[in-house]
Amino acid sequence: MADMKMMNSPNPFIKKKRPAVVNFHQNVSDFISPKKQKRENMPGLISADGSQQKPNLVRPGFMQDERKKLPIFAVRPRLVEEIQKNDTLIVIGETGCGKTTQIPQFIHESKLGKDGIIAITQPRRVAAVSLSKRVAKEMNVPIGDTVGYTIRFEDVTTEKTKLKYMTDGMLFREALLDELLMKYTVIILDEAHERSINTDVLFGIVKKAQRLRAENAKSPLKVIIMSATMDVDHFSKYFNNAKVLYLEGRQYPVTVLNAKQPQNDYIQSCLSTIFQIHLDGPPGDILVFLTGQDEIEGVAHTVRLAAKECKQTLRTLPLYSAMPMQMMENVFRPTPPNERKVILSTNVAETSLTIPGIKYVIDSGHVKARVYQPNTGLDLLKVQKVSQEQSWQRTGRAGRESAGTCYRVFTKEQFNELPKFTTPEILRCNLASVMLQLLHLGVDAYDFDFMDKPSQEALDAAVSQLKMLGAIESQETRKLTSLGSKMAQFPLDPRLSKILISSKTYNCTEEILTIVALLSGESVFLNSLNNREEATERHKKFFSSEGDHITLLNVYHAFNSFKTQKKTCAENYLNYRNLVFASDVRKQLAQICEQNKIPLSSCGQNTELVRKCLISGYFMNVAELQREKKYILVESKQRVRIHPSSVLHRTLPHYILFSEVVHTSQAYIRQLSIVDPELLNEVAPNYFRQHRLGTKD
Ligand SMILES: Nc1ncnc2c1ncn2[C@@H]1O[C@H](COP(=O)(O)OP(=O)(O)OP(=O)(O)O)[C@@H](O)[C@H]1O
Repeated sequence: MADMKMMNSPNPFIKKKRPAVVNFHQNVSDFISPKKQKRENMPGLISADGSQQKPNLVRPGFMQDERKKLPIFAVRPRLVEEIQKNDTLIVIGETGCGKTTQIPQFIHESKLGKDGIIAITQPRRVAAVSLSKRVAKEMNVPIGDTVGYTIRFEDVTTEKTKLKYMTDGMLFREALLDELLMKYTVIILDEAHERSINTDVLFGIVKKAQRLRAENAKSPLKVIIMSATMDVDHFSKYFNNAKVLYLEGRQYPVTVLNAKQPQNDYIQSCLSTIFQIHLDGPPGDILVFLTGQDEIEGVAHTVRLAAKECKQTLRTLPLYSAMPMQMMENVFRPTPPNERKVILSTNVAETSLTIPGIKYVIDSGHVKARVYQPNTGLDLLKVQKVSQEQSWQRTGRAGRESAGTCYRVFTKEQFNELPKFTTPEILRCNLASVMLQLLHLGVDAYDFDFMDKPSQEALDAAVSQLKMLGAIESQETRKLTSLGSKMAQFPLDPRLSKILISSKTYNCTEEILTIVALLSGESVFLNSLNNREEATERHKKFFSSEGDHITLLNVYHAFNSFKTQKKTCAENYLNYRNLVFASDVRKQLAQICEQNKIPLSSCGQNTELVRKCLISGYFMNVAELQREKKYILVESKQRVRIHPSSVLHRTLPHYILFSEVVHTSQAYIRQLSIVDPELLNEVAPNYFRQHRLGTKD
């Protein structure tokens, strides 16, 4: 039975309830396997063995019975009472205890938020969508009716919607239109520990809205901050010493197993653990946490090859944020009887999600995180070790429908050495985008009430970037120009919105829409280690000597001409999913262009205009660049050379670096930056070796 305590907890997490941690060897034969057990009947709608009823055949009351089994249900009256009494509440409770699905329903059922909408924010789209669908099922209403969701480029809500699951980015954008967020009576900031830039900014926005609305005394706003692993004292202090509710208890236990010795290669360790479970473990699906799309595709390839040798089918499903939503939903499908699925995921599945059937979690202990380099102005994606809270969140993806096991491919000692909390994104990323949005809201980031204030250096760098893009009048006044106000309309990096707006002048909006949409996702080229040569050969027909952007255009045009898109993409080593994602994004961006009176004109074959537009989109003022002497321009990963833009070529003695070139072939334009060549060896030593690029022309 769950027990609820109210306290200003000195402990950041709910330690008392952590499962015992057992050591395991990484060698295949040397596991301490979880106790053999018969697969339990899954309480959810869909079980991993597919043997249960389909959602539309659920017997009446089934979901309500399931709800009542959740630990949180036992403390419902007390929770409702506390929500009623307190305008701000911090709720910390075990993963899977029912915070995200139940608390909004409790509020709705008790008519606490009846005069408006209850918003529940999530750091990621996939969570917002899957949670809203789950809650709609529990309430037995169609999605979009009483329960809906809003994510970037997709709004599934109606006037009837009372429970709205949304990404924090979307609530932030709504605040741009109404800083008091009047349509909401309750705002639940879920997974607050994630501390994404948007979440941190929302903390300040919501806190201010609450204060202003309290002054009116007419329409108070309730704010609930939730997580399983947050630094409660820090949060409580920021939210004016808000009361902390401490929920104990989880529905099913999770056994945590650590590697006995440090592992040299976490990918190898994950692979051997997958097959150890598959060959010897009781039924149940596996969720593996890896770092990025390339790594996942590589591991998926290896797993598929090795799985051919196994008697029982092992379905391999990748999961990463750049996948189109429909494809992400594949991971939620029940696994056919006598099969097992393994989901290879980035940290997109780390919080919030319940993936039906998951009994085993494998934590590689690594994550790819954005890290800002103040000396270069770059955000780099770096593989690094997770924090303890991330690791506990990963553990919490098991034990949601039945008892589970989490394999950590690192030792207990290594775990203890991990930082307890993740550094908030706001302290490690480029702030230009958030600063632009705040200015649009009439707020100067220098005066903003951040929970953890970014450094002066990082704020100054953002201002200087916005000035360079022409979004603000001067670095001193930081007043938005009309261009800046327009840029803030687009849910894009400011550099990309600038390019889109500039495309009107060059009559190439159709082409730029395609390029920007493709740059908003992950690479459209498939390049796994095993087929690199063949893939490169197939890709040649798309390459343009005019650069990667035109190459991308060629790919997109070809994609649209394919009769059987999925099959032809596979034949050409193109990533079908990423192309579908890009075409969705493109449609949404086209709508925003139309709303902003940017006609959808095309320059046809005149790609020179596209290139000019891209360059002008980055720099208002070439003189700005000329003042700098040591810049490097790298055109693409495929061809390392000075960008052919005549303006830049002639005026600049050196180069400019498109920073993310080191990561993906076409993502560089997202992160255009100017870099001292000497820093390049630090940023991309392998890249240099590979291309024999000197530090000077
Ligand atoms: N899509 C789903 N399919 C099956 N069961 C689900 C689903 N979503 C939720 N559940 C059930 O409801 C429980 C509570 O989920 P919920 O997301 O509310 O927990 P939570 O406390 O918010 O967890 P977390 O801190 O991990 O976000 C899960 O443990 C699981 O048993």
